[in-house]
Amino acid sequence: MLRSTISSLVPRATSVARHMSNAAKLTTVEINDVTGIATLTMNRPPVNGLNLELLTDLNNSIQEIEDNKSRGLILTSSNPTIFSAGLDILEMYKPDKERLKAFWTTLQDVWLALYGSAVPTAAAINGHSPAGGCLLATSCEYRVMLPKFTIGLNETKLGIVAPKWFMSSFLSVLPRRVAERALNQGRMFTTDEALRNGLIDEVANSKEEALAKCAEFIGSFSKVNPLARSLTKQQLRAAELSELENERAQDLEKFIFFVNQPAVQKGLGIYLENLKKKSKN
Ligand SMILES: CCCC/C=C\CC(=O)SCCNC(=O)CCNC(=O)[C@H](O)C(C)(C)COP(=O)(O)OP(=O)(O)OC[C@H]1O[C@@H](n2cnc3c(N)ncnc32)[C@H](O)[C@@H]1OP(=O)(O)O
Repeated sequence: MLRSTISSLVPRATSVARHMSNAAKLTTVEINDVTGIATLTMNRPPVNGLNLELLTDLNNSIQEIEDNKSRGLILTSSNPTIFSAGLDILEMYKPDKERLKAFWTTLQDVWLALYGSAVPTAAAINGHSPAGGCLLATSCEYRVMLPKFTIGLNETKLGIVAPKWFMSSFLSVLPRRVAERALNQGRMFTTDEALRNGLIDEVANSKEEALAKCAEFIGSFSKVNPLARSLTKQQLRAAELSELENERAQDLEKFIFFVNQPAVQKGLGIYLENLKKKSKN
């Protein structure tokens, strides 16, 4: 009985999907008319780098999904090999002061909205997912990833430090010992390693399969009272959420101070240079 309820929630090729957002934006929201589940797709070529505009669209799309009382939210990417390359380093390298403020504030908004979302959330990780990409994935309640990609918080490799709330998301998924070592090492996990360590919940062989598995996870709540479920989730996540809510201004100040340090700017410059060299080869 449960299985048939769940499978009826899995998107089918024949189901009708309503597009809630238009293609001019960097995200699209598609609601499956059969399941009521919203698929939120990031679409900022070439690598879904999280810049101010993509973060703004993500924030608005999450809000739209909450307001429309969707049954759940699946986060994914339109890029076949990259979920998200994390924060757009160009936002932090030689930054404009006002834009940098808006950028970080919007990232805080996105995390608060996604980690604290009232609806069940899942990530269909259909490509590489470093740093900010990993933050988005670990803010969701369930993760399904395609083979042969990588995921992790690699900030120390860039000479930067992941803020406390990045670590909170990571720690909500991984055992403390594994998280501590991975954060210090800036470790990127392969799909297999991520599965073995619990950083992801399942592996799927195609994006369609990943979306179906995410929908199945969301469908597993069909017999649970939605208010009781969302209040339970929010209570479990309340400490991390209020920590950032109460320290938003200090967090922003710390970020701006840190990013503007000459040594950090130098490190980001070298990292960008190396990325560009690599992409030319
Ligand atoms: C106090 C501060 C706290 C901040 C906390 C968070 C940190 C972050 O999120 S920082 C971002 C960390 N991200 C990374 O380290 C990922 C870097 N990118 C990659 O490893 C690869 O690009 C990736 C595996 C995602 C994809 O590989 P490819 O498919 O081979 O693509 P290319 O490497 O050729 O990249 C194409 C193009 O995109 C540019 N690029 C890639 N990532 C970023 C990025 N994060 N920000 C800005 N630009 C990025 C790359 O330089 C290439 O540009 P062009 O040479 O101009 O084509």
